[in-house]
This record gives sequence, structure tokens and C-alpha cells, in this order.
Amino acid sequence: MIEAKELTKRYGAVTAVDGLSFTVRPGVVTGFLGPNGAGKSTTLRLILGLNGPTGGAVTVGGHRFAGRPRGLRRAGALLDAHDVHGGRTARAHLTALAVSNGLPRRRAGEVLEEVGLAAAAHRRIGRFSLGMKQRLGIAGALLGDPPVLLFDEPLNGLDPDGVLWVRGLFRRLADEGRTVFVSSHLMREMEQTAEELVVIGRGRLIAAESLTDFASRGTRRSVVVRTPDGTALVSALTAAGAEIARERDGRYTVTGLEPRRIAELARACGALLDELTPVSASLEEAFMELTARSVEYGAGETR
Ligand SMILES: Nc1ncnc2c1ncn2[C@@H]1O[C@H](COP(=O)(O)OP(=O)(O)OP(=O)(O)O)[C@@H](O)[C@H]1O
Repeated sequence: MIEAKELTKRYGAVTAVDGLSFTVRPGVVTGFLGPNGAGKSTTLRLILGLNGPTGGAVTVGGHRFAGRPRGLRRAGALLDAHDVHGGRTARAHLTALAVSNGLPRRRAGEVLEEVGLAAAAHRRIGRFSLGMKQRLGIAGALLGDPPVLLFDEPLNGLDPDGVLWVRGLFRRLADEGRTVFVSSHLMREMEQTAEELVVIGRGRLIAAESLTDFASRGTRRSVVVRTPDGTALVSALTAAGAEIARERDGRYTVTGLEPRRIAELARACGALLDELTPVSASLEEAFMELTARSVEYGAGETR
């Protein structure tokens, strides 16, 4: 379990993380979403104790992570796939990491196998593609078989097969009861990867809830209506404050009224309803809308 309370990090005049409180539970994949510069990487570094917070605190399994011995047994992380010594072979890199964390050398071979890099074990990392480096970074995170795993933009550079593989791996790690926290700036990447979301904008929390709840928060929820009595219904709904658009197929898209209210107004004006379908905004729309608001808010603040 990861718990952040009022976590804050300032770099001079820049507040990268601003009073962030959230919990990441074990057993599910949690997506950590926010536009570029929202503060995701900074938060992950604070969780791992690589940077100290300016205010607030964050714990991993109830303890501050900084200074915990044999860190890789407690939490594994892929922060920056490029942050590796290009002259080393994959196996040498992982063996060094294992030894410095008091882990058996054989773990290097096991995790290389697990991430599909066994055949490249003796190749120099400098020649690896970004996708291969991502796999190597994931292997490093898995080395200590830890209960908590953090991944910063792990889908970058992976081909479609790689993306499918990573999603399957994250699900399996969560099913094993681990805490899996995965950052991305793209909602579409998280849509099929995460069950829970922590969404931030400008270092502040925007939402911490399930993907399903997040999707239903899109304020642009609308209702599609089909009726043979368009004139009567449109004037009744407009009078009640709805916005109505007529679609090419003759149906109406109504925003600003709940389906139940539309049905009541239809009955009151004697309009027959052939269809009444609530439509949620897509996850991408919900994300764009909520984060756009945070950016506007942030921009307003600095004026
Ligand atoms: N070491 C640092 N010194 C100064 N400013 C920093 C430092 N690290 C991060 N920042 C600033 O903090 C803010 C948050 O950056 P961060 O990298 O955490 O965001 P992010 O959500 O991970 O973005 P991205 O998706 O682009 O990686 C940015 O404005 C960034 O410029």
C-alpha cells in the first residue's frame, strides 16, 4: 500500500507537487495520470525517497521508503529506461543490481527470461531499442520480487505486442496481491491497463477513484432521444433548460437533463418516446475536460 498525505515538493518557485493525498491499494493496477509536467515523475521519486518532500509525507507499506535496506525487495521501479550504463550487457547490469541489493545472482537470468530478453542477455544495452530498454527496466523492477511496483510511462516505445505483454504482466502482478502503480500522460493507454486511477494536474489531485467512476464524471453526459413528436418535445425540453442538437438520423442529443426528467417532460407534453439512451462522455473526454480545468486554474493563479 502506498499512502501520500499532503505531499508537496517545490523546486525554487516551481511547485511540482502540491498537497497531494492519495492511497494506492494492493491487488489492482492503479494508473497515475496527468498531462506533461503535472508532477508524476516527481511524485514517484518522492515515493521512493530519491527526493525528500518539501511538505507532507508518503509511506510504502506504512514506512518511509528512504534509507530502507535492500530496497529492491520492498519496492521495484522503472523510472527512466535510458538511465542505464550502455556499455554493460543486460545480464551484467541486472547481476550488479542483484548483488548490491543482497539478492541471488540467479535472479538476473530469471527476470530476463520473464521479460522476454533471455536471447539478448549478453548484448550491450547501448544497442537496445527503447522497447528493449523498457523491458530491461521492468526486469530490474521485478528483480527483488517486491510487493510494490512503480512504473513511469512504461508503455513508451513498446510495439503493440509489447503493450499487450506489459498489460498482461501488470494484471498478473496485481492478481498476485502486489501494489502496481503505473504513470502515463495518455488516458487511452490507461483505459485498458488500470482499474483504479489517480489523476493529477499541476501537482494537485484531480481524482482518485475507479476508472468506471471517473468515466461517469464526464460532465458532458448526454441522452439520445428518438420521438415522432419532435416539435412538442423539443420545446418542452428547451423550456426546462436543456440543450438539444438534432442528429442527421433524426434523433436528438439532449444535454442538461437526466433521462428520468426527460421522460417526465415527454409524458407531460404527450410526446411518445421511441428511444431514451444515456451516453457517458468517453474516458478521454473526461480526462481532457478535468485536466483542462486544472490547467486553467493553475494559469489563473499565476496571474
Ligand atoms: N529537478 C527539478 N528542478 C526543477 N524543476 C523540476 C525538477 N523536476 C521537475 N521539475 C518541474 O516540476 C514539474 C513537474 O515535473 P514532473 O517531471 O514531475 O512532471 P510529469 O508529470 O512527470 O511530466 P512528464 O509527463 O512530462 O514526465 C515541472 O514543471 C518540472 O519542470
